[in-house]
Parts: sequence; structure tokens; C-alpha cells
Amino acid sequence: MGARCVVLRFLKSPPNQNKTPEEILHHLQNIVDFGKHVMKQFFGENYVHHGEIIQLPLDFVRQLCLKIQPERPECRCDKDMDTLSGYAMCLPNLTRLQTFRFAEHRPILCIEIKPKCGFIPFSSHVSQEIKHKVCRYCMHQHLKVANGKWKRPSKYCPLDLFSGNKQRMHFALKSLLQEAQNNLKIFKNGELIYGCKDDQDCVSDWNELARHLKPFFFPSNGLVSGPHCTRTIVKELIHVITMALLSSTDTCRAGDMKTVPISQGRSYCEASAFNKELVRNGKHKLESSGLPRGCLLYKTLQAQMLDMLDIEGLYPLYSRVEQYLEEFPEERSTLQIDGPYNEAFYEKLLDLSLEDDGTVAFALTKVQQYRIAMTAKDCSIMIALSPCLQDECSEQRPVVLTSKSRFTFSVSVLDLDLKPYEGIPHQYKLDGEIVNYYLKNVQAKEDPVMSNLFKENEDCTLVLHKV
Ligand SMILES: O=P(O)(O)O[C@@H]1[C@@H](OP(=O)(O)O)[C@H](OP(=O)(O)O)[C@H](O)[C@H](OP(=O)(O)O)[C@H]1OP(=O)(O)O
Ligand SMILES: Nc1ncnc2c1ncn2[C@@H]1O[C@H](COP(=O)(O)OP(=O)(O)OP(=O)(O)O)[C@@H](O)[C@H]1O
Repeated sequence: MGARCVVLRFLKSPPNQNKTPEEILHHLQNIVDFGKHVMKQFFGENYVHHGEIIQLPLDFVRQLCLKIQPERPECRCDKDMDTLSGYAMCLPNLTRLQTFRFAEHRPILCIEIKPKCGFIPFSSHVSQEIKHKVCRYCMHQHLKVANGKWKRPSKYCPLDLFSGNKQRMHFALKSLLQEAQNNLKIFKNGELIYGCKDDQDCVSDWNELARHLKPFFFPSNGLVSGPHCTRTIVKELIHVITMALLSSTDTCRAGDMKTVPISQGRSYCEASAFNKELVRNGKHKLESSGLPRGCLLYKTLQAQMLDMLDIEGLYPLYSRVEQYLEEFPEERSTLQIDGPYNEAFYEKLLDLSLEDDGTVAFALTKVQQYRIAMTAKDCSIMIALSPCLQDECSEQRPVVLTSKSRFTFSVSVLDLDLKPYEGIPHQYKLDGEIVNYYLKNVQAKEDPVMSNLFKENEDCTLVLHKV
């Protein structure tokens, strides 16, 4: 027996932007509808939890707010939690297993991954060649370290994780475990045991992690502690995450919708440390085994690929919509820019044609598809794992085996709020900044290194001649 274990989600907004309770309710309704009518179709019924709106006593909300305020990271306090409307979203706690209806008193391990964009743009609108070679995440890393968002760059490359190739996936997950940044969190029984609490403050002590994980992977002990033990446990963890990520635990309506063949564009990133290692070893072709169609990574990638034009091709279309709205502001609601996110909204997203007939309708479809893609590029995947005995596993639950234990698991996706229409100019600007920074500070510096190497060789040859 256990109580229902839920998560409450409140709206936040910049201070003094007082919204009426009706506006809050409308906003929350939009979020729920978007999950229900749109994201479920793209990601699958079982992976998406749209939640429901509830009304809470204002006194309770105020007390809750006071209680959590000291826990909120400082960098997130630019927005205030809404305590005036009493409305909130009620979601299942995804750090618990979704296959169990009620919280059970059994240990649960939960891994949250924010995988980011898993493909390299294939659009002909891309103006800088580097964007066809190096993925946005890898380029962005350099800017983030320069800006002080993170202390060290990560070796994680989303293209390795999304490759479906186990070796590349292992490398990607190991890299996430080395530098979690905001891409990886691990919870034990709902409590954060690994990853960043707030920006910069990252715990990445593998021995400590292994200590937490040992009872899960080696329940009857038998494994002495020490570096070997730590390595073995981390390996087992990476194995279960890979298996869960590749599992297909759902089907969905848009499942067979081919946004773009994955073969379009390059399947690896030149900046990936895995790729560089291969090149160093004389191998030039990275294997990408491809993802199984039913797995959440595949669905995520397909939704991300609704960004078919790249921000460079999209921005002029956004401007076309903007121009139209300036002339006919009252059309904003008919165009469903801010919802309602209903069946009609979903249907329009299915038109993948790339032939620009110069209409506002074409531009709008591309803009809305781009917003879905942006959302899918920023969502998180939650994997909940719970040890089970052999006889328990006969039920209809997915199971993953490790050398000394077995787990039932569930996979879900979260943070599926549609990215705002107004965010597009920022995307455009940021894209330029990321690419320019990379070209100026990384590529330009790498090239001299290469040419210096070359020069050294020449010098060497010269010296030999002299002798
Ligand atoms: O643009 P990106 O790729 O830096 O993504 C932003 C995220 O940064 P990241 O690169 O993951 O560290 C960023 O993550 P953090 O808040 O920095 O952890 C947000 O998720 C942001 O979304 P929003 O604007 O708050 O809705 C994200 O912005 P959107 O671009 O998705 O709107
Ligand atoms: N249903 C859930 N179950 C368990 N944990 C959750 C759930 N929803 C969110 N979380 C946790 O809370 C974190 C923040 O969630 P989310 O990004 O959806 O919040 P947000 O309102 O968008 O806040 P922010 O603006 O800070 O991103 C997630 O990364 C996850 O760790």
C-alpha cells in the first residue's frame, strides 16, 4: 500500500508581471492540451504524461512556496512562483516507476537525460559550412565555457547518443557521467544523488555514485570496493541506460510519419571525441546502427527533425508571419499561434512540404513545426529502474538484465512545453553567436595547430637533409 505520489508544477513569471487567475488557468490548460493533443501523437501515449490541472487552497500554496524558496537555485530566482491563482498542474512523479500505479516501497533508481539536438542540419539554407560538420551542442560547449556557464567542456556529443550504435552510446553516456552539466541527473528513491543541483555546482564523484548504486547492481555483495568495483558498477549502469533507451515500449500515431530520412545529413559530428579517436586510429567511418523505430530516442529525433530549414531558412518565414500580424493583429488567434493546441493544430503540423508558395500559411506551418522541433531539442528523458526478482518479472513489464541483477523499468519524456513564437529571433541571434565564436576561437586555433604540426615535420625533414 502506498500514497499516490505526484509532482505539482506551478507557473512562474517575472516579478510584477501579475497575471489574472484566468490567464494562469488558460496558460496551464494550453500546456496540458499541447501534451495531450500534440506531443502524445509524436512521442507516443506511454512516454508522455500530460497531467491535469488542479485547484489548491491558497493557504497551502503560500506555505509551500515559503518552504521551497530556500531550495531554489539562485540563478532560477529571476521568476516568481504563482501563488495567487491556486492553480497547478498535477503530474505523476516520473522518478517513480510509471508501470506501477502507486508508489511502492521498493528502491528506485532514476536517470534523467537532456539529450539536446541529435542531428546535423541538412538544410541548404545553412550559410556556414561548419554547421554541416560540427553539431550545435559541441559548438555551443565552447561558448558556454567561455561565458562561465560551465567550468569544463563536456565530451558528450548528442550524435553519439542518438546513433543507436552501442559503442558510441556508451561513450556518450560515460561522457555525461564525467561532466553532467545540465544534461544528466541521477535520483535514488526520488532524491538527487548525482548531477548538478544548481549551475556550476556539479557532483561527479564516481566512487560515491558507485556506493549508492552497489545495492542495485550487486545485491548480494560479493564485489569488493575500490577502483575496479567503481568501474564495473558504472559500466553496468551505462549498460542498463543504453538498453532502456533502445527499448520500444510504445507505438504512436505519428510513429510512421517520416519527417526526414535519417540518412539525410551527416550521422556523426567531426568534433565528437569518439570520432576524433577513430580518426586518430586510422578509421574514418563512424558506424551508426540506427535507432529502433519504437524507442523514445527515435521519436525525439523525428520530432527534432521537424526543423527542416534550420533557423537560417526559418527566420525569413518567421518575418513573413510577423509582417502579416503587424498588418492584421486580430488574426493571431485564428492562426492559432498561442493555441488552442487541438486536433486541428496537430493536423496542420503534418504537412511536410518544402515548396514555398509565398503564402503566410506555408510560413506559419514551418514556424509551428520549428517550435515543436525546438521543444524536442530541449526536453528530458526519464528512465526509472527498479530491481525485481525473476518470478516477479513474468508480468507484462519490460525488463533489463545485468550480470547480477534484473530491473523493471519505464521510460518517459518531460518538459514538453511548446517553445514560444517570440523566442525565434533569439534563436536566430544565438545561432550566429555560437557559430561565430566557434569559427573564431576554436577552428581558427585548431588550424594553426595542424599547420604547425605540418611545419615541424618540414623542419625535421630539412634538418635531416642538412645532416
Ligand atoms: O538554446 P539552448 O540550446 O541553449 O537551450 C536552452 C537551455 O540551455 P542548454 O543549452 O540546454 O544549457 C536552457 O537550459 P538551462 O535553463 O540553462 O538549464 C533552457 O532549457 C532554455 O529553455 P527556456 O528558454 O528556459 O525555455 C533553452 O533554450 P531554448 O533554446 O530551448 O529556448
Ligand atoms: N513529473 C515529474 N516527475 C519527477 N520529476 C520531475 C517531473 N517534472 C519535472 N521534474 C524535475 O524537475 C525538473 C524541472 O522540470 P521542468 O523543466 O519541467 O520545470 P520548468 O517549470 O520548466 O522549470 P525550468 O524553467 O527551471 O526548466 C526536471 O528537470 C526534473 O528533474
